[in-house]
Amino acid sequence: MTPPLALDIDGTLTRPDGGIDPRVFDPLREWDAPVIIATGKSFPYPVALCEFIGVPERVIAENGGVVLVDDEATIVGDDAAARRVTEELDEAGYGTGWGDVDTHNRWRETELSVNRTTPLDELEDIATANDQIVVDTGYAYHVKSATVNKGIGLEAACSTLNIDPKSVVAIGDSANDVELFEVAGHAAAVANAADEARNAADYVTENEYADGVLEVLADVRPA
Ligand SMILES: O=C(O)COP(=O)(O)O
Ligand SMILES: [Mg+2]
Repeated sequence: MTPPLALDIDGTLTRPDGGIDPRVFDPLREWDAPVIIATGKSFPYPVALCEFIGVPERVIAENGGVVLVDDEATIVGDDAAARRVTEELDEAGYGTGWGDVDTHNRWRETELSVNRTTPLDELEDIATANDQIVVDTGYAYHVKSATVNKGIGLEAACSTLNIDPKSVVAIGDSANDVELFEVAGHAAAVANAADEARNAADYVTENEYADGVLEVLADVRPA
């Protein structure tokens, strides 16, 4: 049977220099089981990606803070903490580091994304004072509750879809994929993955970025 998929975006479905690798579009559109996009990006991004791939809106966004599956949305993240951290970053003279319009956080409903140019020790002090942790995806620092992650997001998504998380094949690249890998039955880190993701995965692909994804799809697709 074709397994359901849970797919990270940045560093996984992308090319080495960023942007979705268009070669993933057709295999995902034609995948004969649920395709769940699981990302640290804010809610609209994975929804748009589903729309543009041409698959139903099944997303774990904001590192599990928001889950949307087939018109059922679950919000478990804490936007009050994110707002406090934003204010304290402003007071410290940093802001989120994404410019005035800040498209990274503008439509975010729960956690906070901070540009990696921000000094990590100072960000961690602000996060800790607000009972939050900082997770480095290699693309951004995410200030979030320790109890919210892509793993609890996958459990929520699978419950709505009425499928066993152990039937899911997850693919990712970063520290924010560790809990996703723990909950999924089968976890693959792409070859460019950070150590945290490699260590939590069942295996590491031979190929990097979207080539790693295409490798896993070929491996798990029934003959
Ligand atoms: O938003 C990020 O920092 C990384 O996003 P990702 O979880 O899709 O890799
Ligand atoms: Mg990633």
